[in-house]
Order: sequence, then C-alpha cells, then structure tokens
Amino acid sequence: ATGCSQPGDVGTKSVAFDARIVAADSEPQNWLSHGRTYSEQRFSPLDDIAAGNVGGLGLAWYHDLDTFRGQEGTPLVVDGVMYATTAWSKIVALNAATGERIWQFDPEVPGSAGLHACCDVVNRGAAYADGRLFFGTIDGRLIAVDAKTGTKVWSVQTTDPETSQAISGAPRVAKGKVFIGNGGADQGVRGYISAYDQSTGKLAWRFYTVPGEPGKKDGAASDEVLERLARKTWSGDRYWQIGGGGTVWDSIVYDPDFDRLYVGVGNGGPWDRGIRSNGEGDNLFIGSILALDPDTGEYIWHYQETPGDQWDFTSTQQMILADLTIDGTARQVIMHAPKNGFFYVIDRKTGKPVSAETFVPVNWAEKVDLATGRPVVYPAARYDKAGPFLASSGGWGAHNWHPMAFSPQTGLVYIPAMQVPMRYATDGSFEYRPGLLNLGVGTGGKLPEEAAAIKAMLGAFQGRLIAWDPVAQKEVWRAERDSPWNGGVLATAGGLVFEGLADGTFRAHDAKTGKELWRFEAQQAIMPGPVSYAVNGVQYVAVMVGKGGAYNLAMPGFSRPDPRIPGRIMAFKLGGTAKLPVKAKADVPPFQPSDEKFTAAQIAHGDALFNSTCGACHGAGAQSIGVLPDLRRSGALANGDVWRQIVIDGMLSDNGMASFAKYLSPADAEDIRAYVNDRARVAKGAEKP
Ligand SMILES: O=C(O)c1cc(C(=O)O)c2c(n1)C(=O)C(=O)c1cc(C(=O)O)[nH]c1-2
Ligand SMILES: [Ca+2]
Repeated sequence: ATGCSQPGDVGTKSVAFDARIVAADSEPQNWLSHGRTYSEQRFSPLDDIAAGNVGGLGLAWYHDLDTFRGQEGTPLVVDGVMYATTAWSKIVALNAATGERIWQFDPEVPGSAGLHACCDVVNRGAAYADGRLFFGTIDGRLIAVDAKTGTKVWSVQTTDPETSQAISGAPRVAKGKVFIGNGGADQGVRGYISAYDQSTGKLAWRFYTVPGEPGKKDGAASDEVLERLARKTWSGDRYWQIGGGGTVWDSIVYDPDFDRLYVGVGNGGPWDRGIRSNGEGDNLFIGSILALDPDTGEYIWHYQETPGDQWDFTSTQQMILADLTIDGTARQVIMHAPKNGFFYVIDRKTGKPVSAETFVPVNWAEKVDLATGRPVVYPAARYDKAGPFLASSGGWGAHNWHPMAFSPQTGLVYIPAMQVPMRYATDGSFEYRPGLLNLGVGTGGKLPEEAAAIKAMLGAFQGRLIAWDPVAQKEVWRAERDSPWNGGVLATAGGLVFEGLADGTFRAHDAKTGKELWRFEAQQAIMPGPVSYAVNGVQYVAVMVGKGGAYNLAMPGFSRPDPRIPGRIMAFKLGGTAKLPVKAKADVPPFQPSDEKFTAAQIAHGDALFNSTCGACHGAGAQSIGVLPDLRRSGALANGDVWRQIVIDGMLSDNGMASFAKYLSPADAEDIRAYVNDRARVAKGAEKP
C-alpha cells in the first residue's frame, strides 16, 4: 500500500499537544518526546542533582524486563508515569517514582521476524500525544495504544512483511501525524518515510528516498523530486532491483520554527557502489538530511553528507536543533555527527553547511569543501576502484545511534564517539539474496583473526565521550573509554552529563571540565540515552540497561561477555538506597564439538556461509558474547538431525531463530555445522592448560 492522500485532518487536540512539546521547558518534570523537546537536545532543565551533590546519588528503584536482548530505548515520562519500549518491540508503563509496573503491551512479534532486523531486535522508543503512545515493531507495524490502559487503539503494517524491513527507531509526532521509517538498507531494501494520521492510523503520505523502477510512479510525495533530482545520480539498471538503500532507521525531527521535518537518510545498499551504480554518481538521497513538508511530505531541501556512500555511512544519526551565534550572527542550525566522522553545523533555512570538521580522525575524506558542501574523498577510499580499503572509522561509525546531548549552559555538544576500523573489499561474487545481508563487500569474514590484524595496524578500537564546541568546531574535553559502543548522553542544568558505558558502569561528569564525579556498577552494558524527570518534586535520572545491538552481536572479539541478566530500567535519586540483586555468574556451557569427520571443503564452504549468513547475530568467527547462543557451545552441534531441524525446519523459530530454508539447503546447513564444529575444536584445544 503506497500512495499519498490528502493532507491529513489535523485535529485541534493534536495541535494543542504540539504546543505542549514546544513549551516543554515549562514542565521540566516530564520527558515528553524522544529527545525531550522538538529540538532533541536531551538537556534537562532540572538542577537539584548537581555537581556539588551528585556523589549522593543512589539507586531509587530498578525494574527487570522480560527480555534478555539489547535495550536501546529512551523512556518517556508523562505526569509521573514512565513509558519504555523494550527488545522485541514491547512497551511497558511504570510508576516513575517506584518502578512498579502499571501495564505492559506485547505486540507478539513472531520470533521468525528477528531475521529481518539487521542489528538485534531493538527498539529506541515511543512517541506520546493526547493520551496515546505510538511505537514501531520489528515486523514493521506502527501501533497506537492507550496510555492509561495499554490497550491497542490501532495498528498498521508500514512495511512489506516479505522483505527485511524492521522498525528499530522511535516515531515522532507533530501536526496530528506520526512519522516513521524502518531499517533494511544492509539487506537490500528501498528506504522511505511515512506519515500516518494520529487518530486513525491512516497513511497520509510516503516519501521514498531513492528512485525505484524507471517509468513507474509510486504515487508518493517523492515522485516528482526523485525524477527531477535523484534519478540522474544513479547509474545502470541494477540499483532499483536490489533495493538501493537509504532507509530512515533512526532520526526524524520536527522543527516548529520552520514547520519542517528533517529526515536522516541511511546508507546505500548494497554498500559497494560498483555493484549498486557502476561506481558512479552521488546516488541521491542516500547519506543525506532531507527537509520535508510535514503536512504533505513535499521536498524542501536536501544536504548530502556522504555522496555515493559506500561505507555504510548513514546520516540517520540523531539531529539536534539549536540557535547559535556564529561570527556574530544568530544562526538557526542543525547539529549532526553522522557515522562519517564530520561534525556538521547546517543552516536550517537553506540546508547549506555552515561548518564541518572531523570530531575523530578519519581517512576516507580530507575535508568538506564548504563552497560546494562536498567532502574531498581520498582515492584510496574508493575500494570499488582502488582495491581493499582499511577505514578508520568505518561502518560502525565515528558516532552511531547512541544519542548525543547539547547543553545550552555550556554551549557544548557531548558526543559518544568511536574509532573502529573496518576493512572494505569488493565482493566479486556478489549475489543478491533478498532478506539476508546484501553488503556486496567482504568486511573481513575471517574475523577475529583478521580483526586482530586490523587491531595491530591501527592501535586499538577506541571509544570516548567528547565535549565539542560547535561554534569553534573543536574538542574542549574528552573522557577516554576502554572500548567503543558506549551509551547515549544526557546533559542537565545541574552542570552534569550522564553516560552509561559498554563496561556496565553508569557515570556522571562535570559538564564544563569533564571530571568524573560519580559512577555506579550496573552489572551490564548500557547503550541508550538516559533521561531526567521529577515526581512530587524529587528529581530522578533513569536509563535502560541491556547488552546487544549491532556491534555486540557481530564483534565478539571486542566486546566483553556478560552474564545473562534481564534487561532493566534503573532510576536514581539523591539518597536512593535500593540495591541490585547479586550479580549472576556467567553461565557458560563448555565447547561441545563432535568427533565426526568433515572435509576441508565442507569446512571452507561452511566458513563462507556462516560469515555471510549467520555471523551478524551469532558473532563473526562463530564466537558469540552470549546474548545470542555461542554455537560452538551448543548441544545441537554434535547432532546433525537436531541442527537441521533448527536451521532448516525452524524448530526454535519462536525464540527468534527463523527457518533458513529459503536461503540454505540441508547440505549448506551441514557445512555450516562442519565449520562451527571446527571452530569449537580449535577453541577447546586452545582452552587446555
Ligand atoms: O541500513 C539500515 O537500514 C540500518 C538499520 C539499522 C537498524 O535499524 O537498527 C542499523 C544500521 N543500518 C546500521 O548501519 C548500524 O550501524 C546499526 C546499529 C544498530 C543498533 O541498533 O545497534 N542498528 C543499526
Ligand atoms: Ca546500515
């Protein structure tokens, strides 16, 4: 179902709710929308918890969730009630002062839909308006539930369930509409954003970010501009048959000053531009910010940050709106730190970059030429032409979805930044496999051995919290972290910034100096952005805990194994005395290889299949951190029949292990078993004293 209808009927109630979000600073006790305000600064005006007393911050309550996967949600808090989305697209309402559960709604996403999520079955949050909550699901539905009772009001399918389109991002609301995109560019889909009527769930408009089949109209708001601007930036006859990419999987921001929607558009798919577009063209609108009319979806402007992207350099990272004084002139800007490593200050009115500087060292482009707005790309980065390229940072991003924050008090942006190398090489044998990863590049199927080489070459995989001056475009302070993939950031009027880390600690820093002032042992990795709110005059800081997401599943060698602790929400207040239960011991079963004989050819074939088909979830090199089972330790490994029933017949489909019968033959499954068995043998051998 595509197409654009009349401008939706804007209920007066909904517009009144927009006004409430615009005036969010007058109710600092609440966290009404994803980034708290429409500007998405993630700055709380609450200041009872401050640099002078943060040492007295203690756990007020914690709430255990019923999922063990990655938690990426930013909770909302409305008048004493917290609403949080969890792994597997569930939503829970809690008493924000006590953590007591009021209701939970489970959309019952079929476990087999987990296959459609490139990067774990995560959910980054809900939107709230007029007593309703709106959120997306891994199987592509957008659902409205009643905030009082948690009962469903409406539900619409926003995707084609046959393709790998999964909703991980939070919808946004404005003008009586709900805006939502989805993921899937790494699996060969075509990106778009849709607007639905808040009261009925009816599709109001849709905008495709990349052109489809030539000569065929979508009946969408994008029809005209795709032909006028985008089509000519693509080459060949292949892109529209294999997706093209450009998914809108995270950031969507409504700007009440200009009455516009800014949309972060993702990477090209497949990654390799040689395969996608004969190695030519900018491939609009991938790697871009799009400004659209929220009522009609009509195109206003675009700024492409990564023309012709071939490094998974999405521009979906969260956008912050602010008014800055630059060279004595007041500017209304978007601040953006996408995966490609440049910090952009963009004029909201025109879409032109005001400035762009790297916030971590990058080796794909020398600089952004402000006269043209284009990056000056190093020839070596064009791996489709120049051969293998070792990027730092690469597709994991110099900054990924973990939200940054801006403090109007300090004038600084706090970025959870990373340096993670990635190797790109053209995959000459590319074959389009609808539904599975379709990168078109070998990113290092030999991990972790190859990863060790990358690590040796580039020093280390790094993570740091950077305080960035967006006017001077320079770093003011940094806090080094032990590893990448740390959590989102909250800034507060108490002069603090809060961040949860991959090492399972939750920390507060002085916003001006970066000095660490407080830390709490949370037992498990933290990824999402914290929030602050107040109930009965008491200020709280809350964050969701739970390891997972793309990096943790796929990059076991660089990620700390954790015991299986359920996802949690933790809330802190001054003088809080609650205690977490005693940390469970990591329950690691032994390696369980069988002594069956497999041929070298079987193992090699299984290696290729595993690392292209299984590794994104079960870990490169068949090594897993344990969020998903480490197959080298699986009881099924020594039993070819059970193995086949799982992989081919979908025996564990309810748990999230879909049947791969569409993609793999029983002989393929057996070769994968041969490979995993080989890995288990090697690991077991290495374990001996
Ligand atoms: O291209 C896409 O459609 C797409 C979707 C998603 C997603 O929906 O989570 C991610 C990515 N790409 C991606 O490149 C990425 O690094 C990533 C990390 C995560 C995560 O939740 O940890 N999702 C995604
Ligand atoms: Ca991607």
